[in-house]
Amino acid sequence: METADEARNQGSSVSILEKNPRVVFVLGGPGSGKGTQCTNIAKLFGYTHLSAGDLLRAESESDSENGIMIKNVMKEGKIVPSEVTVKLLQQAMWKIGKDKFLIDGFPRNDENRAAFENVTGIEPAFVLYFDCPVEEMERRLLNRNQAREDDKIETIKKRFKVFLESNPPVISYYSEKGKVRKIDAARSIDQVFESVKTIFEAQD
Ligand SMILES: Nc1ncnc2c1ncn2[C@@H]1O[C@H](COP(=O)(O)OP(=O)(O)O)[C@@H](O)[C@H]1O
Ligand SMILES: Nc1ccn([C@@H]2O[C@H](COP(=O)(O)OP(=O)(O)O)[C@@H](O)[C@H]2O)c(=O)n1
Repeated sequence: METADEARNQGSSVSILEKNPRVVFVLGGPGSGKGTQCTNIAKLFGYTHLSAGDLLRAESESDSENGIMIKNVMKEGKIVPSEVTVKLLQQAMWKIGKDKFLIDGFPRNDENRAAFENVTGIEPAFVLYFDCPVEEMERRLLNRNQAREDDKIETIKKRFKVFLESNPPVISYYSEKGKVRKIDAARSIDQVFESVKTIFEAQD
């Protein structure tokens, strides 16, 4: 995987990263409402929404050499190796060429976080963290109706376990930097968005 310096030396494809785009990471457990809120934030505040999970699902459906590996990891509710996910995010940022990104569902663990920083050289402006009890997230996922293979109860349980183990180090890291904006995500979509708006209005 290329570092920011190697990529810079290779010229044009990296131009978006030379502009140092503004990045907001959007975190929270499976079903906490990240995707739902990102759609609204993107519309109101002019961000481009990049979902790490959507990029991985698209890659798993392609003929890519990593397709089968990604499918198997997702089916187990585990985390895909960072080099794969960071490359997909970086490529998407280059291709889209905008300067404000919401990165949804990433970094999922400390390895994700360090890899993104090393490869892109980008620090997030802040981290939005949707805090929601597991029972509520489970109810939402079981009703999501997107025919996702990982929204079955066995995989949902595995995803919660991975989330509860892997997310705290990421939150601690950014808390120490004063970058975490925690939101009570157990409320209605509109109530959560009111809190989200207050944060973006103060930060933008
Ligand atoms: N605040 C909320 N209250 C009730 N249901 C919600 C809320 N936010 C999202 N949902 C629903 O819960 C499910 C999971 O939301 P989603 O945005 O896909 O979560 P995530 O991206 O964090 O996995 C979806 O069916 C969505 O419509
Ligand atoms: N940074 C990421 C994000 C998602 N994923 C994988 O993609 C799955 C779905 O993630 P998602 O963000 O689309 O959905 P939720 O689990 O948040 O509902 C995760 O359970 C992981 O298997 C990953 O490996 N690494």
